[in-house]
Amino acid sequence: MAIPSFTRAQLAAGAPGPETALTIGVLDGVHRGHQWLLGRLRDEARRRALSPGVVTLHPHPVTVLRPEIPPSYLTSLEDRMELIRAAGADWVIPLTFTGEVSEVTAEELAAAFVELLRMRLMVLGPDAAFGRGAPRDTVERMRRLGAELGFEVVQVEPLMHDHERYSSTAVRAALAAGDMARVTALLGRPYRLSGPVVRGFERGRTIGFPTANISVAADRALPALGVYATRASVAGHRLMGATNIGRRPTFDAGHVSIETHLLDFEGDIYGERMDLEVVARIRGEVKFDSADALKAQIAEDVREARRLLGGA
Ligand SMILES: Cc1cc2nc3c(=O)[nH]c(=O)nc-3n(C[C@H](O)[C@H](O)[C@H](O)COP(=O)(O)O)c2cc1C
Ligand SMILES: Nc1ncnc2c1ncn2[C@@H]1O[C@H](COP(=O)(O)OP(=O)(O)OP(=O)(O)O)[C@@H](O)[C@H]1O
Repeated sequence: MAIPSFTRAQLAAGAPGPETALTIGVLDGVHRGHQWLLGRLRDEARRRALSPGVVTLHPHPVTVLRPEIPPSYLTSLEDRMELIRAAGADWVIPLTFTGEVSEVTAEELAAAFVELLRMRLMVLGPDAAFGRGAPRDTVERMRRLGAELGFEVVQVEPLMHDHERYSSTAVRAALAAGDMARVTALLGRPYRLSGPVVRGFERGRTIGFPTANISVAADRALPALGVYATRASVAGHRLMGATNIGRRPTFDAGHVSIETHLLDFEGDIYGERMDLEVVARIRGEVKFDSADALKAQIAEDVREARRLLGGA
């Protein structure tokens, strides 16, 4: 299968100019394992006076090859690209992954990197596998092709956490368990959710705890439903929050919303972008018998959030 013309166009448009060192992968979450790989990429590139960069696949190949699996990203593509740069890449090219692209072999892709990106070094992770069928022997195949086309291959050893490899899968499992300390340890930063502040049903105000609801892309992975201590950045403020990620079973048990009572804050922030860091889980969501019982519990949640966030 020849490389689709839109793929060639994306590579050509993103080519940095100088000779390059690169890695290819999804790198969803840009967790500490990815950060380690990208740090090595930067160091190996510098040693050879090459420009370090990443070709990152989007959407996730799994969602294209198995459409019955709903996408669940740890980072938006925009955040992923920013984090990849922060971890050591000078350039990032998002490569649109389609059924057609899935048919392109690893050799064809690498040859296109040599031709269009002037690749001289490919840095690969411990289980790197890409191209048609993601073959297990991808690294050996790249070494063979590299000898022919004139690029080196460096494979990095895995970065481990408690006898387990750092992985996007491990982050997703910790999120699903609401284990935010583990999520933070695996990512090397707190889990972030961002979006514009949108109007809810405005019941919060009537029970004495107004909430800022954010609208988050439907393909983002969410922590287990429940109540969390959070830090919010919005309209130039950095605030503590008590956030409910849930369906409000006390009232309507509707769609999942992400609503935050901001501590020590009053003001109109509708339409502003809010960034939330989900720091620690407080409890699961409960169906209360009355609005008063819910109100008393939220007051308790706010005290607990303040304590967990170190705010007294
Ligand atoms: C810290 C916090 C904890 C909450 N816990 C629950 C809960 O356990 N059960 C529930 O039904 N709703 C819970 N809620 C959601 C409230 O029901 C919600 O804020 C209220 O319905 C207002 O929503 P609205 O502004 O969309 O009308 C919680 C909200 C906050 C801020
Ligand atoms: N702990 C790690 N140490 C070093 N490199 C890693 C680590 N985890 C992933 N990589 C490398 O990062 C590249 C991108 O991998 P990928 O995005 O599939 O990450 P992953 O976290 O292993 O994902 P998943 O859990 O979904 O398999 C691959 O080359 C992979 O080998």
